[in-house]
Parts: sequence; C-alpha cells; structure tokens
Amino acid sequence: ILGGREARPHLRPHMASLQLDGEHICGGFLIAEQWVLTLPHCPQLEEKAELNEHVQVLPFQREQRDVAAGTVCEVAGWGTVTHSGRRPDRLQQVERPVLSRDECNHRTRHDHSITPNMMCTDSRKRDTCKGDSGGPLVCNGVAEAVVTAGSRVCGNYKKPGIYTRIAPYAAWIDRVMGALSG
Ligand SMILES: CC(C)CC(=O)Nc1cccc(-c2cccc(CN)c2)c1
Repeated sequence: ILGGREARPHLRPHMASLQLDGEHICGGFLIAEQWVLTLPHCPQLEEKAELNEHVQVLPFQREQRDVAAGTVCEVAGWGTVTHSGRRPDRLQQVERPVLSRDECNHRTRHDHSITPNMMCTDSRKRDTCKGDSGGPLVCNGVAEAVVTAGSRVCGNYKKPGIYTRIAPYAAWIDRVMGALSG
C-alpha cells in the first residue's frame, strides 16, 4: 500500500497473508470458515482457519450492481509501501474513491481494457502495490472486489488501481465451496 497508514490491530480479522516459505506473497480474505478468497496465482491454504475474535469472515457482494463512482472504499495489505519496494511488518490500509468505468477506460488511462467484471479506484499518490494483490476492496463493510496488479504501476494517477469484482463470481464461489465442503 502506498501513501496509507498502519491498520488498527484486530479491526480486519478477515485479512489473510498468503505466504510461501514464510514470505508474504499475496493478500486474501476469509469468506467462510475454511475458504479464503484471493487470486489464482496466489498460494493456497493447507488447513481450516479457526474463527475467533481475531479471525472472522468478511461478507462479499452478491448483487450485480456497480459501486457508485466517488464511493470511498478501503483497501488493506502487506504490499510494498515505497517505490523502492519496502515491505511493511504490519498491515497497512488506505481509503480510495471509486472511479467510474468510463473514466478508467479513457484512452490516457486503461484504454478500454476495463471489462464489466472489473472496477477501478483513483491511484493518485495513495494506491495498492506489489503484494497487495488478492486482498479485498471493502465498501460500506462489504468486499466488492479483489486487488489485481493490472499495469503493475503504483501511485500514478494515469494508471488507476484495478480490481476484479466479486458479484459476477458469487454463484461460482458458492458452487466451489459447496462442492468441496468435505
Ligand atoms: C516500482 C515497483 C513497485 C514496481 C513493481 O514491482 N510493481 C508491481 C509488481 C507486481 C504487482 C504490482 C501491483 C500489485 C497490486 C496493485 C497494483 C496497482 N496499483 C500493482 C506492482
């Protein structure tokens, strides 16, 4: 997270750090007792999470409706906090306003590459960065989307932050959780 601040401890009990050999690779978040939502390229879980006051699930959006442009959402992660790639020990967070898909698809921004299954936030100074992928974009307490790297640029207003919306995949998520619920 660039331009953010340390998250208050225990206020995001849904956040997961997906690590490989002890190194943070991606964010993710608990959507059920034994399921973490992240991106396909991130490391998967070896065993169930034990829910308690510090480990809780986060509801995700199921309604197929875009978040209104200008809505201020928040994103948290253990991604890099500087352009030189410094990694934080503690979870960081930042508030970002949603950018309309038309704005985000402008020729000088993501040039019509943002599909209806994606959404954007303003990236001027405050933005997601390397290692934040897989974490949730939370708007009014609901996970609306998952952080993706997109153009891998951080903190440049010309390249807004890009997210995969969750609602289009709600049925698939339910199927996978139901089918493999052991
Ligand atoms: C100057 C360095 C930080 C360049 C670099 O390594 N960028 C990099 C690499 C991989 C992912 C990402 C990345 C992830 C999540 C969101 C975003 C977009 N804000 C980028 C950004």
